[in-house]
Amino acid sequence: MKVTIVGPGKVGMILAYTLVMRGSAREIVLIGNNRRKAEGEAMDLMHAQAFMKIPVKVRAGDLEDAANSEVIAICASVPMAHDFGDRNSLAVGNAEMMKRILPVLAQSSPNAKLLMVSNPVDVLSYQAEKLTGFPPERVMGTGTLVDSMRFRELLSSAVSIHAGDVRAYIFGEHGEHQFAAMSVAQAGGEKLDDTPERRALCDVAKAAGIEVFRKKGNTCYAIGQSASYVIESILLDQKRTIPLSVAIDGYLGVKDVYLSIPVVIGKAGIERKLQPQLSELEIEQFHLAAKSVRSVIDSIM
Ligand SMILES: NC(=O)c1ccc[n+]([C@@H]2O[C@H](COP(=O)([O-])OP(=O)(O)OC[C@H]3O[C@@H](n4cnc5c(N)ncnc54)[C@H](O)[C@@H]3O)[C@@H](O)[C@H]2O)c1
Repeated sequence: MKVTIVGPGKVGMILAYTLVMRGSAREIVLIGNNRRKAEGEAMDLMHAQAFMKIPVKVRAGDLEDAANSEVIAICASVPMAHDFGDRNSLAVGNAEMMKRILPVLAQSSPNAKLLMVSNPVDVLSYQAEKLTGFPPERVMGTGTLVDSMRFRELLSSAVSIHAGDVRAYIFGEHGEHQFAAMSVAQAGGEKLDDTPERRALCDVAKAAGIEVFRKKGNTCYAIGQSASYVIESILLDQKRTIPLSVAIDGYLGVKDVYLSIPVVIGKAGIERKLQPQLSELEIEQFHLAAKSVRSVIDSIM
């Protein structure tokens, strides 16, 4: 149960901390472009894990120390401007970085599951599949998991049901072209009707990531929790249903792009892509999301 986290910044370290607190991994390797800082982070986490029931070994390393990882999470990024507002603005810089990192990691961990967190996550997940040569079942991005959880948290207050029991999914792009699949949203087996108020909550959830960034300079807790949830489902073979950015190969007539849909995630990676029946409007929104992500892919590849 070895997990490598590349990019021990705000997101990478909340992910590492959550994995340690939950006791999901036995070994965590932190790889950054500042070895001294990564060593400090690893030491600090080792001291924290001493409180936990389940021991975890955390260490800093270089790319070769990732060898034989079961899961590799990519949280490395070029810096984001203070007035950051468009995830696609990171595409060129991060795509160049991935060209240097991913082939090396793929060679030394040929059986790893690769979880992309860095933005623009749909574009980088697509590129990651090409750079690693991994089968698409083992390449995924956190996609709209964090957006879905933001939406569920808002819906939860509106319908007075625990967020964990609200089954509502955001589909499409982790960005402007995301949408709530209200036609399949439900809680306790009861359909959550598609009302203008609920659609407005989807817009609030969509804007929330950038709003948090503008207020505190980063977003880290919800995304760190999201990434650890995916990794735990892989390590423990939980087979959870999670909306993730995955290779779309014909769903609703869309191909050759990464977008978020609900999938079953376990030891083998993406074990099943769920194909809910969407409404006409949602299908149209899915196609728009595909067009948007595809245009950024074309600009970097
Ligand atoms: N998918 C999502 O929902 C989501 C949510 C929040 C943030 N993000 C993305 O996650 C990424 C990280 O965000 P952050 O706030 O942690 O940024 P950050 O600046 O705090 O961390 C970036 C890390 O990448 C490291 N890094 C840079 N170049 C590297 C290289 N060549 N090799 C290894 N490490 C390198 C840096 O040292 C730093 O530790 C960004 O792209 C951000 O947009 C995604």
